[in-house]
Amino acid sequence: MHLSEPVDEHCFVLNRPVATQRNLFANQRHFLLSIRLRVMSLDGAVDRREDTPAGNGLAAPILAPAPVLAPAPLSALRAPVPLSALRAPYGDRRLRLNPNKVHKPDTYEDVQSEFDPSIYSSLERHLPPSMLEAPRDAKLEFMREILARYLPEGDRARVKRHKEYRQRIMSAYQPLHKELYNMHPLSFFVPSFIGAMRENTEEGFRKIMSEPSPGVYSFAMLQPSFCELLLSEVQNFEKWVAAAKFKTMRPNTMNKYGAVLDDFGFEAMLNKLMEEFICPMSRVFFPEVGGSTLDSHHGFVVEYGKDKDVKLDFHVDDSEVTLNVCLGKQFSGGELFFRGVRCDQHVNSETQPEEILEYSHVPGQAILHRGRHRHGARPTTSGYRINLLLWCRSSVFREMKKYQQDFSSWCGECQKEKRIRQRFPQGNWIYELEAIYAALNDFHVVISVDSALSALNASEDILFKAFITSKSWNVRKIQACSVISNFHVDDSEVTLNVCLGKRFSGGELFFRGARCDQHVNSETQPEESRAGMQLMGKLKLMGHETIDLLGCLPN
Ligand SMILES: O=C(O)CCC(=O)C(=O)O
Ligand SMILES: [Fe+2]
Repeated sequence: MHLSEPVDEHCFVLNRPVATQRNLFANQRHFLLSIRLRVMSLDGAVDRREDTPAGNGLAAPILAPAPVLAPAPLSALRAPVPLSALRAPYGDRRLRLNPNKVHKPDTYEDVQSEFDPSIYSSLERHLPPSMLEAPRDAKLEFMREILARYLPEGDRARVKRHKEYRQRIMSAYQPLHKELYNMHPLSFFVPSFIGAMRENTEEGFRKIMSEPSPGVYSFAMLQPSFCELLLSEVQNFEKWVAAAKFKTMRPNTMNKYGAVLDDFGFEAMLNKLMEEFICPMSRVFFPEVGGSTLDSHHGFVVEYGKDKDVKLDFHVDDSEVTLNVCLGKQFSGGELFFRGVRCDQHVNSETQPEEILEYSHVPGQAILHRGRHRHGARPTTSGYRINLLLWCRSSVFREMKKYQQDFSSWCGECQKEKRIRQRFPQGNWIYELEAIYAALNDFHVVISVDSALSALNASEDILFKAFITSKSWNVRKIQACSVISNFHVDDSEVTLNVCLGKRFSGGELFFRGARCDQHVNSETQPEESRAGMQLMGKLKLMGHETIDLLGCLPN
């Protein structure tokens, strides 16, 4: 392992091209969950309506403010109630938050729909009591109407197309190694991995793992014979694709070479892999990103080498937890590089030195990391490298994430911000500055938190200068004035200087006119002499395109 410079590139979000079958199912669970959450606020709203005698008598609920910011779900609730609903004989049209556990739902296996039939059976338990015993068709129509409101037309068509695409492959492709399509742990995995799984404790997992950087786990996983068989199956599939002139989908938005294993029969096996082998580990190591509620996956292989992809740019995965196992063959280069975990908002924030990791792939060896752990792959400089990727997702985590803003349990940048907030609780000058910056929206100010902290420790004075600059310059600097600041110019185009207290006397600023580098020591004209008082909370914005000479008198 060697350390290298932090990556300055833009960090991409790596996506699979379309919803997969399994993902379709997860999406549907996701709908159910979001519907549950919406029903929660709906129930709340209606409770309140009962408190208010002046109800409007319509079935459409009055909306209570959501407990958390959730604009999308609320607007979905505001969707007009379909006319047929108002006409329906069942007066109470509200889904129930808690399922009726004693009710035995109908089966919907024969129903042709973009939704999995089990969704209808599961949703039936949430129907209003007056509907539970209604004819199946009435319940079906009611549930269809509800579900349709949550699945945009475009998504529906896309999911349907993808289902058909898979069916076309599966009806024509003849697998070479049928034994790979069902889970056989003893022939797939190395004994140490099986032992750790049997033990199923954190201690047991750690015995077979190394953690070269926080949140990146590496361990021996696949038997060489399994890797070989899988490689030959993939090759067989690619041969069939070429012979049949079948146009296959890319594994994701960035890899052009490789294949989606879920599309040619591996879905059930990979799902077992996720549920029985990845989830036990992610429950222990990644609980804060849905590691214990993984419920869908995207499984594929990526291929690098001559005439294939060479490298993979800096990105985050569309997954909560990613398993990446090298299958072979022989190659040099292709190292993974990691640069810290980030939430959506901070995906392009700076890397801290301790977040840098370079990892060299070894066939059979797995890497397990959070999907939001920023990473990329260096060029494969000779030979061919093929890796198995399993992006594991949690629909519960994704839904919950919509209602949160602070991800300091896993985002490195949120953690950093939280540390600062704890350090400066109330009346925090950083907040004040942030408010001011927000007002000055022509400017972009980034405070280097560490230097601010050391400045605060180092000085009894609480006079800070924030150096601000336009967006493109991106200068990060904040300084503390010492007891006396000599006559000087700032290393900034525009300086914002806010007095934050505490009690003091003196400390006036003095100004002596703006100067370019060449004339910095030239004489001051009388009209250029200005003095400024330091008043707490007073904001001064000095200079505009020019620089004011300024200094600070002794206290
Ligand atoms: O090439 C690799 O090992 C990395 C692949 C990867 O990061 C991905 O497909 O998400
Ligand atoms: Fe990735």
